[in-house]
Amino acid sequence: MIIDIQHVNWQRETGTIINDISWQVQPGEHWCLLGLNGSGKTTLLNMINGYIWPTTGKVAVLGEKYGEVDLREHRKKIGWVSTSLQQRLHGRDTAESIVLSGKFASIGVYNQIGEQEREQALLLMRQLDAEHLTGRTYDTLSQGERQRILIARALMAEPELLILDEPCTGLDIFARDQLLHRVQHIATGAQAPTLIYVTHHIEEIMPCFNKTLLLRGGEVFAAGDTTDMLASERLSEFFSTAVDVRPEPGGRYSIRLTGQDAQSQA
Ligand SMILES: Nc1ncnc2c1ncn2[C@@H]1O[C@H](COP(=O)(O)OP(=O)(O)OP(=O)(O)O)[C@@H](O)[C@H]1O
Repeated sequence: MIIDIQHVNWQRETGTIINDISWQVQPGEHWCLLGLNGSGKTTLLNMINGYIWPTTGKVAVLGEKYGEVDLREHRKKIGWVSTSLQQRLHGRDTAESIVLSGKFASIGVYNQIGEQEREQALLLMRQLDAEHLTGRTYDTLSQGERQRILIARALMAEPELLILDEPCTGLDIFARDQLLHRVQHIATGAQAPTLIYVTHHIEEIMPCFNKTLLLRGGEVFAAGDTTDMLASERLSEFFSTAVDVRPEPGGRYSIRLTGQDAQSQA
């Protein structure tokens, strides 16, 4: 099993942040994690990466039980692309050196970078439409270009699990679409890692995400096949407001508010 979370709780002085979450991810599945602000998505990802520990319950990722595994080694098998990662990078580094640095996480020694790794980095940049960014410093890249570089960086370590945490934040509709098609390409390629895609936006759910977890108030509202999870009736209940979800050509979805909120905004 890729992820096996059993009856996990996370208690803070302010209250219960994660309440009895169980979630299993099997090989061959790609999951979308959907939830509004404050629903517990980041907290759950922090648990999957072993940065926070559940108050009760069990977490196992890629077959390793947390509490029994060396997390620093284990994390090398997990790629995590998030906005907090962006803030930790050096703006003066070139695009290709940032991609290459993804390998350090995996081998830990700078001078083991050789021609093979450089070729691998360039190949990944090509796959992410970012080859032309070679030589450019990170701080001169657009948000869409940065995201593609960060995904290439994560893939450099050949992770078994790749978590994309709201990768389309700040992208215009064209850059967003381009990135989403790259994600679809990664998910359907040979030896693809298992993907977890975190978002608030139904329109971003690509056809590769065959499973969806709906998270609300620190609890699993529902989990299962994406087609079932995105039914209008279920999502209306999830958002506590009437929505109309429609399948669009290309296996994607659109959503429209039809309830009270829509009327009050009119
Ligand atoms: N260390 C902490 N101590 C107390 N409360 C916390 C802590 N970390 C998170 N929370 C609270 O837990 C809830 C869930 O937070 P989390 O960041 O997991 O949500 P999220 O779904 O990722 O939200 P967003 O979409 O806004 O990023 C929030 O109400 C947050 O304020």
